[in-house]
Amino acid sequence: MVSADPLLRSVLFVPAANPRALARSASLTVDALIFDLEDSAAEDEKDAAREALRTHLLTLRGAPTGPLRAVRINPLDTRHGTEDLLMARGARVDVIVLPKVDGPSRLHEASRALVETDAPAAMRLWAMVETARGVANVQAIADAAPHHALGALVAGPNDLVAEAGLRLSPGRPELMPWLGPMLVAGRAAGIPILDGVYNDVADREGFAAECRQGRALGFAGKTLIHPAQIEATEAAFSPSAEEIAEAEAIVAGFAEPIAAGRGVIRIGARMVERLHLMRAEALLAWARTIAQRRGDLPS
Ligand SMILES: CC(C)(COP(=O)(O)OP(=O)(O)OC[C@H]1O[C@@H](n2cnc3c(N)ncnc32)[C@H](O)[C@@H]1OP(=O)(O)O)[C@@H](O)C(=O)NCCC(=O)NCCSC(=O)C[C@H](O)C(=O)O
Ligand SMILES: [Mg+2]
Repeated sequence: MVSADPLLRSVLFVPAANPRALARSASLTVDALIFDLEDSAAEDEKDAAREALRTHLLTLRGAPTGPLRAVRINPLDTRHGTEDLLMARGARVDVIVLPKVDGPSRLHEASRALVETDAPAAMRLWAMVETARGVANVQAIADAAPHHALGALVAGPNDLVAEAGLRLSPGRPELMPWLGPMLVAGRAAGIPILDGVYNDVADREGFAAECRQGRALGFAGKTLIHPAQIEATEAAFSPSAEEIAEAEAIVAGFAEPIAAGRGVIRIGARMVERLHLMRAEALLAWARTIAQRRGDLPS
């Protein structure tokens, strides 16, 4: 049976400087939480946000299940970066998210700091690609394999739009040249790529359309800024009943005695190759993981 990658459909940024959001995050059903110490905390709030997050993470410690826990730290060349990293490492979070990664040296630097502090080898780094230089170097970033392996690339459209001077129109075509290199580099390196945030929390339709577009482009999931965005994200980044039925038909087609040893078969009017079989098996494994998460199937 094909095994599925961990679910990263819905990945919510939680501003650590906001005590209510921090408290609220503990009751949310979401695939991953990124506790943010970077852009959502003003300079004067950063020390207090780090301490509040330290306390919050300690209360969560030992909880056997729940969302993946990540902390977005400040850049390591700022006054706060190393303190943030040490706090996240001490709280044994699953992932440290590095903002504004503009080349592989940023990953090596963070990985070295984790090794020096004996961080668990399972701790992962995620790299935010949100600068022009980061986009230009994204294949080298994705291929960098430091001790604490790169677990995902995360798009940062707000910084990209600002740096590139883009004026986005519906469907964000202006952003595609910036997202394309990340998608290619992530796939080539076998790393999931997470789509960027959608800033208008009241625009449900526009948000749902961007989620569908993100999935069609090959993102594994989407980063979010508000709990109201979780449901639509999970709907868009989960296989539909139609996709599951189609995958089951492909698996059944190749299981027929007549298909034994054949590379290609016909199902209805369509040619189906073994590469489609592999894709169908992966989709069914993914659907099973989602059903287990919902409690519809035993794990
Ligand atoms: C966008 C917000 C500022 C809106 O805040 P607010 O108006 O207070 O929201 P609501 O009143 O609708 O909130 C309802 C309840 O939900 C809780 N809440 C809201 N947002 C979150 C959250 N992100 N995580 C957890 N809980 C949340 C509220 O506390 C309310 O609950 P209660 O208090 O019990 O009533 C706000 O949503 C927000 O700050 N969002 C996150 C902002 C953030 O983290 N930004 C940084 C990451 S995005 C980024 O940097 C992208 C990237 O780097 C790039 O360049 O693109
Ligand atoms: Mg940013």
